[in-house]
Amino acid sequence: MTTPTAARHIVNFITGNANKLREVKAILQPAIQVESQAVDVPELQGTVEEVTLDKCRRAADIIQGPVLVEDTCLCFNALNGLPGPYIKWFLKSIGHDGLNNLLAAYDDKSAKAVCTFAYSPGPGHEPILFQGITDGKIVPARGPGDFGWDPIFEYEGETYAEMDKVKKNTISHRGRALEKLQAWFANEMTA
Ligand SMILES: O=c1nc[nH]c2c1ncn2[C@H]1C[C@H](O)[C@@H](COP(=O)(O)OP(=O)(O)OP(=O)(O)O)O1
Ligand SMILES: [Mg+2]
Repeated sequence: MTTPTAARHIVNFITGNANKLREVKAILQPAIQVESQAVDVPELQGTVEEVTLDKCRRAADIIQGPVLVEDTCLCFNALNGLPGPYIKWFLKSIGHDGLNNLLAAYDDKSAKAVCTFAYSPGPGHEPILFQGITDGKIVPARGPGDFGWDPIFEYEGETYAEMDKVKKNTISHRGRALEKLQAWFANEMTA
């Protein structure tokens, strides 16, 4: 990854989640400078894409300028993709054990972590989406419990929580989505 010598891009990442912000900075900086405003933007119900597009339009209206937002889903394959965009409320209500119990009736414990970023140049502009997906499986919690459902999402034998943070960022849903965003911004800068 080379840092362009010309004007560097700055993004204003609107999120109420400090862990997301830490990962996004670790992945994007220094090539893309990450500023942030901690606003928990109200979220619509719907598909992942609908939720993220609406969140981005609302954030651009609130901030009155360019914004980057992100919505993270945890999709259980046995449940046709649920809890999906509603994972935050499921996690809050039933915790790691409850999420495991949701799959007790199924042999298939596989899940997808899906991260969808939306970038808007400002109010009235249609946001652009960048999505990354990592396949894994739901397991009883292992590892530090400082970030969401990290302890119950296992990828190649390790939970996200057990994994080295640099490694998580290279294989994670968020890292994969940001690879697409980086490529788009790099192209914008040379255009
Ligand atoms: O890599 C992750 N590893 C573990 N857990 C994660 C991850 N990424 C998000 N999460 C959690 C946070 C929240 O419980 C839910 C997503 O909900 P989501 O609305 O996207 O996040 P949020 O409300 O915390 O922050 P924001 O202000 O950006 O909407 O999954
Ligand atoms: Mg949220």
